[in-house]
Order: sequence, then C-alpha cells, then structure tokens
Amino acid sequence: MVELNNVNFKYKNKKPLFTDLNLQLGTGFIYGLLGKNGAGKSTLLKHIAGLLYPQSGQCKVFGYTASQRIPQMLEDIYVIPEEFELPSIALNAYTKSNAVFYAKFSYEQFNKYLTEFELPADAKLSTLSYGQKKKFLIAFGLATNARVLILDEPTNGLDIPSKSQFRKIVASALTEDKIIIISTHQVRDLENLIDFVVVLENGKIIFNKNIAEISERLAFEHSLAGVPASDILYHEDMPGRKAGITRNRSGQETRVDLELLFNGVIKDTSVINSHFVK
Ligand SMILES: Nc1ncnc2c1ncn2[C@@H]1O[C@H](COP(=O)(O)OP(=O)(O)OP(=O)(O)O)[C@@H](O)[C@H]1O
Repeated sequence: MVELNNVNFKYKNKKPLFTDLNLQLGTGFIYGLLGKNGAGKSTLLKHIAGLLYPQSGQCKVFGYTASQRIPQMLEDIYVIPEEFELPSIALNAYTKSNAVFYAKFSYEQFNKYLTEFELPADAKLSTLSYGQKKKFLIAFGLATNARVLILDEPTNGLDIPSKSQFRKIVASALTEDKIIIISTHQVRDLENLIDFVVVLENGKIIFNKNIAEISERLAFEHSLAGVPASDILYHEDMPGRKAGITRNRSGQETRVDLELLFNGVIKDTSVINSHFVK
C-alpha cells in the first residue's frame, strides 16, 4: 500500500502546496492521477518515490518511509518520468546493466513487450525516436515487476497503435500485489484502463473514486436534449448541443467519459462529490 498521512510540503519561497494531504492507494488497482498544470501531480509522485520529503507527516510505500529510499523499497518501485535521458548504448546492454537492480525482473516479459511495441533489442538507445524511447522505458518498467509503478505522461509521443498497445500491456501487467499510478493530461488514453480516478487541484485531492462507482452513480451524455434540468450535474456547450454529466437515471452502468468527468469535477466539485455520499 502507498500511504500519505497528513503530508505538509512547500517549495522554498513558495506558498504551501500540500497541507495535511492524505491519500491511500491499494494493491491490485490502476490509478489515474489527473489535475491541471501546476496542481501538484509530479510533486506528489516524487514524494511517493522518495525524491521529495514531506516537511511534516508521512509518506509510506509498503511500510517503508519513502524518503529513506532503502534498497528493499527501491527495487520495488519504478518511475517513468515525463522527461528522461538515456545513455548512448544498445537497448539490450542498458537492460542487462539495469535489470540487476530489480530482483523480480523478467526477461521473458520484457522481450514480449519489446515485440508488442516493435522495438528491436539490438538498437542503440540514442538512435530511437522519443516515442520509441518511451516505449522502451515502459517495457523495462513493467518487466521490473516492481510493486509500485509510476508513469508520468506515459502516452506522450506514442502513436495511435502504440497507445492501444500501451493500454493492453499495462492491463496485462497488473497483478494483485501491484499499484500502478498513471499521471496524464491525455485522459482519453486512460479510458478502459484505470480503476480509480484521483483528481488533484491546488495540492488537494478533490476527487478519488472507483470507476465502477462512478459509472453506477453518474451518466455521461453526448446530448442533454430531453434531460430534466434537475438531473444535470454539469454541462458543456457544444456546437448545436449540450453534453454533460447527469445522475444515472437508468440504473445501468455507462461508459465514463474522463474528459467530461475531469471538467465537471474541477468546475462543480461539490455537486459531483455530493452524488457519492452514501
Ligand atoms: N522545483 C520547484 N521549485 C519551486 N516550485 C516548484 C518546483 N517544482 C514545482 N513547483 C511548483 O509546485 C507546483 C506544483 O507543481 P507540479 O510540477 O507538481 O505540478 P503538476 O501537477 O505536475 O503540473 P504539470 O501538469 O504542469 O506537469 C507549481 O506551482 C509549480 O510551480
């Protein structure tokens, strides 16, 4: 489990970003971490990876204090950052020298992911495109079998077929003992992949719900024609129509439109959240 308890954090010469931040992420789930620019997503992920420390409060990863970055924790956490640099060596040479840090690294899985992403194992990393490098890191990260996998904007630079391969590979890599956290602005890339939607706004968790519960309680409508105003929780004006979020009147689960949900949560946080009060 990843657990943040009453975390307080501020950057030097800035106002506090996290004030008594609490968050628990359980195993066996994929979390989509969403938020506007500057909301604090990368800062939160750096806390989990132990790269930034709370000024007070605790951040624990499977019981280890993240900031201590002890080897047992480090071999169980893998971060794919948004920006990265890779050395000018062959892909398989990089893998050989880095896989040793991860006791559960699987070459079998790694080779399978490389094949799916159409990456040649003998290619030199410096000769790969940005998207290919990203796919290499995703393949490596998943093959570490680290129990916590953090992906910051993983689909940036991925072409359309690679995005669906990405979803397939990540879904297949999830096991009951793992926690996968994906932070992105490309919300559509997370559809049919994530189990929880976590929205961060100005350093606060303003929404944290399971997708099944969201689709049970809310409905995402392409057109709001004929929907009584009292059922509409959030709407957007589109050319010739209104789209929006309504109460789920039919009782049937509907597809969660993550873009509408995100916009609705940001604009009408309390209205959306009030529909989850039991
Ligand atoms: N090294 C730093 N020093 C000072 N302030 C910082 C630093 N890094 C981030 N910040 C500030 O902290 C806040 C949160 O930044 P953070 O990078 O965590 O946001 P984010 O949600 O990841 O944003 P984005 O979606 O743009 O990547 C912002 O106001 C940012 O300006």
